[in-house]
Amino acid sequence: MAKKSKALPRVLVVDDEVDLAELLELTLLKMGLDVEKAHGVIAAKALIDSQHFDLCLSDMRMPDGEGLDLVRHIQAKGLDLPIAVITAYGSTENAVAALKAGAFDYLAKPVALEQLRALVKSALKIDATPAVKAARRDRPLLGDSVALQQVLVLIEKLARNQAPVYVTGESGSGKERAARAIHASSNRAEKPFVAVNCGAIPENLMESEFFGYRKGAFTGAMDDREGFFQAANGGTLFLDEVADLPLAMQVKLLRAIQERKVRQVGGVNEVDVDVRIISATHQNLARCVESGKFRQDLYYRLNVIELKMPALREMGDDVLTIAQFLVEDIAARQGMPVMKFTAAAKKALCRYDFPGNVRELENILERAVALADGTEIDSDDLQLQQSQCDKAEAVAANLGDTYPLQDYLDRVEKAAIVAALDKTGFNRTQAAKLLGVTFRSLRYRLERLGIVEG
Ligand SMILES: Nc1ncnc2c1ncn2[C@@H]1O[C@H](COP(=O)(O)OP(=O)(O)OP(=O)(O)O)[C@@H](O)[C@H]1O
Repeated sequence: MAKKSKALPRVLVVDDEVDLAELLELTLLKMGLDVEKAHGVIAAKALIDSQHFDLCLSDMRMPDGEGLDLVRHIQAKGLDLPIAVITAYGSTENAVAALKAGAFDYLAKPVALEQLRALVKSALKIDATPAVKAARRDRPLLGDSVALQQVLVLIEKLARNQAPVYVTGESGSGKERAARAIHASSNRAEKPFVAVNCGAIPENLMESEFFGYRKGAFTGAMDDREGFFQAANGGTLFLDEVADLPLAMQVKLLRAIQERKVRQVGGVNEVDVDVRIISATHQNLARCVESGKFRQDLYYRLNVIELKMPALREMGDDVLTIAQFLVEDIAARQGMPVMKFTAAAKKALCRYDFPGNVRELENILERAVALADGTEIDSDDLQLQQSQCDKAEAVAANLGDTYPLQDYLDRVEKAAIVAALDKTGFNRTQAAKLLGVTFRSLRYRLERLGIVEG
């Protein structure tokens, strides 16, 4: 793994379980630390003997030895290197043996990331130093939730191969950001990342935009021009809103992907192109295939591996973590002190649905910073639209218990009818209109619910 800045604390992760080692690595990288991995005791000893580390995290049982050997090795050499071991669930005796041998702490499997972070912070005596914060900011996607962790693990894996990736998720959930992250971690990183919004190109220009054209190919083609494929050669072509491609263009795209060749409009020869395709859409592409709007063969070509971006509302407390980073960014850009959130603002953020996901959060915070008085952002500054879920809760709260269901529904119905009657001065014809029911139906309901003119 490439070394980051020398100023960052270095952690050695020793684990033969590749998935766990990766999860630990990602968590530590997210904390802004520099990470080295060893997949066994022998390799770990060699690294410890030849390089400087500030912390070692080691699994207990590995094919070529025990984590305990490493603890003893470090003690025997008198190194100033704190080591913690990771023990199998329920094996307390192992943990005790490691602590006796000199380990400063242990973690039991399955590893709880919150616990891991606390352990690392206390071992390294760090709590978000400026270097750590800067490194965090550089991370491709912010968030500590399990959903986002899984995305980060998959991104790292996808970066190591060349397969087409199909990124799904709601609008503003970070699909393009994830695509850029795959590219940036891949061996294509030095080559271009070309993002194309397939929905924004007029149909008659599509072919020339994608494949380029030769001088004189059509009126206005004054010079030879490359298309997206040639521009992305050696790198990654990101096809955003791929469901918006017209069928005729889908055929041409499929051919270019299969043959790895393109021909410029007006050109004679085909040229080789080497691009990795990442596509995305917020639509349901499988359904587009069913309805005949999208070619099945292209769908299979693009959808080799799916990366699903979680919606912000599925990311738990991440909304607060991301919000905090965003206000810090805004403050840095505007050269002003960082604003804090009041408790009410935090609560409002956690309860809101965010149909527009992180993009919406960015907009909300830009506005809130501009509106807020003093140094705090309050819930009013956020100007959140009350969500459907909140509205139902508000009705329920005003009307007491929500069960038995029939009682609850009767109370809701009664409240709506009384409100309509109030509004119309008890004119039942107008109230029925307002409620969208017939006069007869309203009369029946008034009787059933025992509503009489008060
Ligand atoms: N986890 C995240 N951490 C930090 N920023 C994020 C995260 N997810 C999304 N963003 C930011 O939110 C904005 C929208 O992200 P992006 O453009 O990648 O979304 P998208 O899913 O491609 O949207 P669309 O479907 O509308 O094209 C960007 O400014 C991006 O940097």
